[in-house]
Amino acid sequence: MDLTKIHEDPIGLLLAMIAGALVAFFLLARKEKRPLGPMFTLPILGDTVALALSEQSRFMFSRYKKYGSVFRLNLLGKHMYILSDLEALRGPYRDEGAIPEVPFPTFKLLMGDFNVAGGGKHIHGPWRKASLAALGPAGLQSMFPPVLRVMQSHLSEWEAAGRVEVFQSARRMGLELAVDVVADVELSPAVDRAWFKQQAETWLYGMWGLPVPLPGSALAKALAARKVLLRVLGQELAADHEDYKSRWTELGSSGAAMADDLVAKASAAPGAEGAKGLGAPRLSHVIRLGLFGLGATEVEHSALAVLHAVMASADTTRFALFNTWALVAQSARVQEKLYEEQQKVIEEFGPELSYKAASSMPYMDATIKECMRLLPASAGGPRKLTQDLKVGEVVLPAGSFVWMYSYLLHCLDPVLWDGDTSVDVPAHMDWRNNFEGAFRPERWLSEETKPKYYFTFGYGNHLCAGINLAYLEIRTMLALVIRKYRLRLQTPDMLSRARYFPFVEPSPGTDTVLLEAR
Ligand code: HEM
Repeated sequence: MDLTKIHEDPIGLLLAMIAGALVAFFLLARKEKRPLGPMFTLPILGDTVALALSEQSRFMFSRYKKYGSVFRLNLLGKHMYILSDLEALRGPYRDEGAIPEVPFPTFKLLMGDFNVAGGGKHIHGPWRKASLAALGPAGLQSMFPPVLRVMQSHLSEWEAAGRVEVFQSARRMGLELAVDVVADVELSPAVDRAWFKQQAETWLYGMWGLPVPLPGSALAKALAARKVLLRVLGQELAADHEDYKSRWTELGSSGAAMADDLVAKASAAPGAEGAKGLGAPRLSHVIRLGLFGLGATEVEHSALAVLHAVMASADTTRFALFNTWALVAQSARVQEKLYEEQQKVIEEFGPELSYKAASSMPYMDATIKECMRLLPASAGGPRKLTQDLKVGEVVLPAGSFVWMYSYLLHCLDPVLWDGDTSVDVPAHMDWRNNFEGAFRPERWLSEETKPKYYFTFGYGNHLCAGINLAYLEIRTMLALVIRKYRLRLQTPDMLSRARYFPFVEPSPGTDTVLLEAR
């Protein structure tokens, strides 16, 4: 076997890992006492393979049944404690005795070693305040026209083909929304925008490869793309960076003062459709604030802030778009109800889809939440304990990682789950065997039936700042399509054949959605 080419040979790599694992097993097996999970898992792969092959809800629920409300997994080479005891989780997710940290080395290699979310109140506080301003109603209103443009251009392509390869389309849409709307990247004519997006896509894709930058691997390509992107952005942003930095210095290098300044200046400027006093700060300026707060004030850091904005929004949005399509395309019933609602919206607001119209669709909102409950676009973010955490009889030591895993919590929803542990997965999460019963947007429309656990966008102090933008994007896409078409999966069991970790990925050739004109 040629070891220099092992990254091109997944079977060889797997065999090498198994060999390594067996050696490790004999060395470690006798030392290990009974942990809160299987005694032994393969290095790097750990429980990752099992999780990828099973649905995440099913897998997590089976471990919950076996080990209870705290159990350990080895994900991508890291030990993680999956916790479902909400009382115990409350502290860590409010930054008490824990900080947000992504433990996967790939993430740090691609994003840089800057933990703004875990930087403490004085850094995270102003950054979050300004982020919420950028992504609040004024920001959303000004982002709506470019969101609509992106969606309409995709719809035109789909209409011409009469079908959508929805997994690939969602990937392109997520990237375009991230670059053109969220990070709002301005490039001079000397830089080819399509080339820039291609580089950004290569960089993003590295996140999902093996965490070893072997030559030719996804990670090695991503690191090369990162270098190029930072160089180009550094040149493009040079003047803007100098202005920002001198204002930062004038304000005494204070994150709080800079956040107030960004918000005040933006709210005095004209906002969407020229409305005075409705402006919102630019998200890339806001994200930059976090890095400046950590002392990263060079032009390359301003460039990196743009990449951070892309990372926060591209793949998350992509998975949300795909998962929503996948579920809605399976339900003629939900599509009819969405269509009826669109007829009412057109009656009230006219045929053009406006921001106001897009904000007046309760059944659509319920549908999106239901999709994100049943098939979350994110499992949530882990926390690193800075002090011991007691969970029932178990004490998790400082330094451990704990994770409030959305899929599992959604299984255990006190409104929807009757406590039955004899099943493989609770009925309200079982889209495979109980689609009609599990996928019910209506449950969000009444206080009695409304789910209590909904953690796709996180929880506590770091709840997703972009949640309303994500909803707006999905709403816009669905409204445009549902008004004109019925959707049908060409491969009805696309989801059953998919891979599930780290995200839902259909088998090649199964992701076609057919558009049938109304
Ligand atoms: C459907 C799409 C999205 C999903 C599922 C999602 C999910 C999440 C989750 C789970 C967190 C919490 C992470 C943690 O607790 O460690 C988070 C945080 C965050 N998200 Fe999103 N996100 C989405 C879209 C977006 C978009 C479009 C933006 C726009 C920039 C965004 C910006 C952020 C920011 C800034 C934070 C950090 C908040 C903080 O630490 O205070 N997200 N997101």
